[in-house]
Amino acid sequence: MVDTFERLAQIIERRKGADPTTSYVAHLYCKGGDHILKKVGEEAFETVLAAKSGEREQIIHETADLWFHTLVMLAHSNLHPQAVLDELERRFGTSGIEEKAARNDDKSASARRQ
Ligand SMILES: N=c1c2ncn([C@@H]3O[C@H](COP(=O)(O)OP(=O)(O)OP(=O)(O)O)[C@@H](O)[C@H]3O)c2ncn1[C@@H]1O[C@H](COP(=O)(O)O)[C@@H](O)[C@H]1O
Repeated sequence: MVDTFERLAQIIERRKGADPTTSYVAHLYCKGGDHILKKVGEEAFETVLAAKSGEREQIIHETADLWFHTLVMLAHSNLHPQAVLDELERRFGTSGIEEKAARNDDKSASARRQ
């Protein structure tokens, strides 16, 4: 699974400076950061609609589009997907409920100091 991200990240990186008339990734880079973010937003919305529809093939297709455009967004931000995978690794064993409570405690302490 991780190997797929790695392969795709390498291809996406190599597309920097490629011909936008023959490469969709290069076309996205040429359109710029705002366009890439717009595509991520659109694909996220389409993924939500697919999940609501409950159609398996649609969910897989739209999630693949979302992950792909997210990888382009990371590359455009000069980030490798490994950084995100490392963050997910770091979170193993930490409940989301506990993490949120710790964040709220930090906010309260900071508000009291001000
Ligand atoms: N995984 C993908 C991938 N997933 C989705 N897409 C493209 O993403 C686009 C999303 O479709 P939309 O209908 O939302 O967008 P659109 O209207 O076609 O495009 P816009 O004008 O709105 O940007 C389609 O053109 C898909 O073909 C992808 N394009 C490329 N890849 C990978 O990237 C590699 C490099 O691609 P190129 O840069 O095109 O060589 C490919 O070999 C693939 O491995």
